[in-house]
Parts: sequence; structure tokens; C-alpha cells
Amino acid sequence: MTIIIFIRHGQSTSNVGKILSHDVNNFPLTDEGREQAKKTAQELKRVRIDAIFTSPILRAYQTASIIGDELGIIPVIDERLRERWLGELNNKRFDPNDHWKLKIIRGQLEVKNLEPWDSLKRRMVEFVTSLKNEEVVVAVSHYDPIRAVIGHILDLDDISAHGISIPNASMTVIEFSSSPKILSIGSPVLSPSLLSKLDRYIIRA
Ligand SMILES: O=C(O)[C@@H](CO)OP(=O)(O)O
Repeated sequence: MTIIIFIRHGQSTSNVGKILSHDVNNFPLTDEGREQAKKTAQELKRVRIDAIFTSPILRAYQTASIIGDELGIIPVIDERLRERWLGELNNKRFDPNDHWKLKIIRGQLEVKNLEPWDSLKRRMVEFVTSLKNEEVVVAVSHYDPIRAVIGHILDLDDISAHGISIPNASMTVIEFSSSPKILSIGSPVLSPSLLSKLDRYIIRA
């Protein structure tokens, strides 16, 4: 069994500008995003962390570096954690009140080269199943890829998982075994109930 703590990167300039981007070297963390990452790092100090993996994309890598500095762990880049390939939506603004995904499902929008939901699920599950047993791993990724892990476990398609909220720098904790368990979704803190489930990994309650 492996415990994976998926962390969505801290707030970035792309989030503030409501821009979708799979670019690697654009859209850094904002000052708020750096503070969010530091707060999450303080939470993570409460459990034993064996490794940190991160998406190569700047906002995620910066988040992982802030956490790694606090925990004394050097983050390892893993391409499977990268942002969804957005095709012709890349670097485009989106309106959260008239979401592009709803437009697609209603046949009002077609997006060339958008990475399919099944591809997201496949690469995220490949990442999880490549991890060593009995490890506690931090994985810094993005909104859609983390939703895809939840979608895999709950057997939800992209739109059926649309309402899942994964705030910046939040923790989605998965106990991965032959029957995976979701221990938290988009949580800003490790709650006492969650810590009780991680009791053998706790350093400081
Ligand atoms: O832009 C967003 O809302 C999401 C989409 O997956 O990306 P990120 O988590 O990188 O902000």
C-alpha cells in the first residue's frame, strides 16, 4: 500500500488571469501562491514523507521546491504529473461561468488535440502504480490530472467529476492498494480524522 498526497500547485499568474496553459516555462506562482505552498509544507511536516515528485511545469515545480526546501527533500520531476495537454485551448482565457467543458459536452465547442480524459487517467495511474510499496509520497500536479485520479477510483468521466474542487496548494490523499481509498479531496489541512488514518506515518500530530 502506498500513500500519495497529491498537491495542486499554489496560485499562479495563469490562475489569476483565468488562462489555461500547458507551457512549461510560463506563468509562475504569485506571492499568494508561494505563501499557500509554505502553509501546505507546514502541514506536511506532520507526517513522514519519503519522496516528492512534481510536474515539470513551472508553477508546480516552484510549489514542489518550496515544499522540498521545508522538508529537506529534493523534488523529482515526473512527466506523468504534467498539466493536461490543452491543444488549441493552450494559453486561452476561460470563463468559469460558461465553462469550456460544458460547451464541449453540449456540442457547442470542438477542441483539437485536447488530451482525452482516459489519457489523463492512464498516465496518473501509471505514476501511482510505479511507486514503491509502504511509501508516503508527495506528488505536485494540476487540477485536471488530480481530478482524473479521483475519476479513476470512483469511475467518473470528466463531466461527471466536474464539481470536484481542487483548490490551489490543497491536498488530495489517496491510499493506493488493490482497493484504493480516497482519504481527502482538496483539503487545505490534514484533519485529525485523516491523521488518525495515517497514524503509523505521523511525526507530529
Ligand atoms: O488552469 C486550470 O484551472 C487548471 C486546469 O487543469 O490547471 P492548473 O491546475 O495548472 O491551474
